[in-house]
Amino acid sequence: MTRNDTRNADDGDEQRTNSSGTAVSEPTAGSEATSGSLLDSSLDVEGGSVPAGADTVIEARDIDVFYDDAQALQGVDIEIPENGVTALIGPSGCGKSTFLRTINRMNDLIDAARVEGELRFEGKNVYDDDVDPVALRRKIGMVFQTPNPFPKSIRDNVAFGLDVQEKDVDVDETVRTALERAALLEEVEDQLDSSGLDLSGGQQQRLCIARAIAPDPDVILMDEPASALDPIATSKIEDLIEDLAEEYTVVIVTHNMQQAARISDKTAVFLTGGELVEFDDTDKIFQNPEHERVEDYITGKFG
Ligand SMILES: Nc1ncnc2c1ncn2[C@@H]1O[C@H](COP(=O)(O)OP(=O)(O)OP(=O)(O)O)[C@@H](O)[C@H]1O
Repeated sequence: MTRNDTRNADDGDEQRTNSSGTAVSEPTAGSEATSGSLLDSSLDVEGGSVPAGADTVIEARDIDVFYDDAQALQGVDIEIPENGVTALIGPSGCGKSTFLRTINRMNDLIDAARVEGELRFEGKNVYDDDVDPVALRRKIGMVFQTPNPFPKSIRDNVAFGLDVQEKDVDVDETVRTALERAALLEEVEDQLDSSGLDLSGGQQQRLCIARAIAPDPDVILMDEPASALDPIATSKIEDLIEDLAEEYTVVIVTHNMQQAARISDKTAVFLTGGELVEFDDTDKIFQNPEHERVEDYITGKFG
């Protein structure tokens, strides 16, 4: 079964992408979402949730994505299991980031983007009219390529998503727990009031991971989270991802095939044209893929 839905905090936080597709977060006043529910509470609907298939937390059915008239993804079908790490790999421009953003409706924030098909999260199509994208993004957090802490204290960065939630949440305790889960608490516990911008790049990325996990999501999406980091910081992030995957479902886009092979349990290979060509256990993909095009990509013949 999926993780308990009742523990999610209301971050009241709408994320927007800038022109390069990098997300920034802005507070959104007055979200109607009920904590722990994907449903837009302004719509009077009954249930609407279909039970998820065993152990499948995210299921895409025939997903097409267009940017204006250009098709970026074609007929993507995938069932991502609960917990563990699922890596999305493939050559540049094949639609990995587009697919990641489809999962928590970040593509909604790109005017040119249009999504067709169904994306089920815990059995519910997240594109149904009664789903509140803000509530969805609380349950499906996201970490981006470039660490993007706010110009605020470390504490306020992590607590940012908790500002408008119910009063009985102990913010300090939640911040400490999130920092601990993000393997950062030990390094910053004496400087929680210092600016998040004063941390190193690797620490900033772990701060962003702490911010993403503070509302206690079920899924964490990561778009090349270590590509801007040096090897030591990268190694810490990889260790952290493996730890997080014991408790969360982690879906990671990476250009780095060694990284995918090291840390993921499942690997999805997207190829040019926005097709998901093969999805299987990571060992199988790297040792004995079914498709010749995947083997060519893995062995470096193209891409
Ligand atoms: N905001 C956007 N507006 C218009 N087209 C876009 C946008 N974002 C992506 N695209 C296009 O969609 C296609 C897929 O891009 P996407 O970034 O998803 O691929 P990717 O596999 O993640 O690439 P990379 O590995 O280089 O990051 C590309 O042709 C890209 O130019």
